Formats: sequence, structure tokens, C-alpha cells
Amino acid sequence: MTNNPLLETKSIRKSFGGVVAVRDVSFRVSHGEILGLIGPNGAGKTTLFHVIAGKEQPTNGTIHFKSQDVTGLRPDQRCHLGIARTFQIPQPFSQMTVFENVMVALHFGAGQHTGSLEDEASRILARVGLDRWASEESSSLPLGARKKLELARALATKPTLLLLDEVMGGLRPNEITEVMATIREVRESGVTIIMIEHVMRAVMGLADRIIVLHHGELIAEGSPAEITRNEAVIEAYLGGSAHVSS
Ligand SMILES: Nc1ncnc2c1ncn2[C@@H]1O[C@H](COP(=O)(O)OP(=O)(O)OP(=O)(O)O)[C@@H](O)[C@H]1O
Repeated sequence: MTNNPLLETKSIRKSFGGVVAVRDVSFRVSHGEILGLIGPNGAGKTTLFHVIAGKEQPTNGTIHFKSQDVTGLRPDQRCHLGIARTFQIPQPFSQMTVFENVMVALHFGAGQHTGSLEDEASRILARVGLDRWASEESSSLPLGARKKLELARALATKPTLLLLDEVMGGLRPNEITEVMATIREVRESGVTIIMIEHVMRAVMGLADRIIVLHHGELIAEGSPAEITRNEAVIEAYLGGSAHVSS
């Protein structure tokens, strides 16, 4: 642990024409933390991830990672520095097998490898519970396995910071419990995590701290218990279709 945050966003704004998707959002993430990022549909969560990962340039504001200003860097450069992400809709190389997908990510990432890449790919697949799917073509996977493959590919790049965009979405209750255990293990291995999640059981059970976006603005920040009681958060959610509950 150091006192410097691992990630710091300062006044991030992202506009698409007249739509302000993210409005002057500043927050910090400490080393080893699991930060939950929640908010109703259209709140700006995925756009904020795009800006942190480099897929979108902010209209204003800066991003520092490991005390370095990474605002102008491309996604691949940020990945090599240690930022990895998953996508809400899994995006594997569909004609490749599960194993090959992980091998590509291992080649691409900047991590140090102790043994062979093949052994490492097998270890990562076992870690996310995908070992029995290793030789399947990724296009043939059911949703739960595709979500796990997203996680495996992100882990294979050896991130310091892992951005998880709704990894639980569409999973069955037993799969959610499994993936929660994997995420805990990943954090214990020293990876810092920011997770966008609509499955409240998962985010309330995993996050040390939660930040809440609504109409692009950061409206609340606190522990899961504080967020559950926060009036502004309850109002934001009751205005939509979801409920905040642990
Ligand atoms: N490329 C784009 N062009 C125009 N508007 C966009 C673009 N991307 C996002 N938006 C708009 O920005 C706002 C925030 O969208 P975003 O996908 O970031 O929300 P979200 O919180 O991730 O939502 P969800 O929980 O439904 O995934 C929405 O109004 C959306 O329509």
C-alpha cells in the first residue's frame, strides 16, 4: 500500500454533441480496493470506463494512473501500464477457442511470465472455472461462460487495475456466487478493481466503497451500508425501475 491513489480522475467530462454523459467526475481508487460504480441506466458508467481505459477521450479533465498522466494514451498503451477491462457484451475472438483467446491476451499483455504461456493460460482458465471449455470455439459458449472468458482475457494481460463492466449480468444465481468468489481471489492476489454492477447482491457483497452516478454526475460516495441509506441514491433509483438493497 502507498498513500498515492492507484487511479485518480479529475473533473472528467464527456459530451456527445449536446449530451453530457459524464459531468465533471472526480474520484480516487486506492491500491487493493474494490470500488463499486453504480447508477441507473444511462447514468454514464460505461462512458466513464471508456474514458479511463482510453476508448474515448474526455472532453475535459485528466486521468492519473500510478501517478502518471495517462489522459492522452491509447487503450493498448494503458493496458501495457496495467489497466484491463471487460465489456458488458463479451467481445472474444469468436472463431478462436477459449484457450486461444487467453493465449492472445497473454501475448498482448505486459506481464512477466514465470512458466510457459500455455501453463499460464490453463491456470487462468481454471481460476475462472472455464477449464472444461478450453478447446471449445468461443462463439459456441453460453452467456455465463462468455462472461467468464471476458474476465479470463482481462486477467491474462496481468492488470494492476481491472475494470469490470457488468460481469454478473445474465448469470444464474449460482454463477454469480462463483464469480464473486473469483473476484475476491483476484483482489487478494493484489489487483485493484472497479466494478460496474446492477446485481446489488454482488456489488454490496464485494465493494469496499461505492460511488454513484446519476445523469453523469457523481451524487454519492460511501460504504455499501451508507449508500443503501443515502437519500439521493434512493431517489435516483426510485425514479427508475431498480431498488437499492443489499
Ligand atoms: N457514443 C455515444 N454517442 C452519443 N451518446 C452516447 C454515446 N455513448 C453514450 N451515450 C449517451 O450517454 C449517456 C450515458 O450512457 P452510458 O452507456 O455511459 O450509461 P450507463 O450508466 O453505462 O448505462 P447502462 O447501465 O444502461 O449500461 C446515455 O444518455 C447514452 O445515450
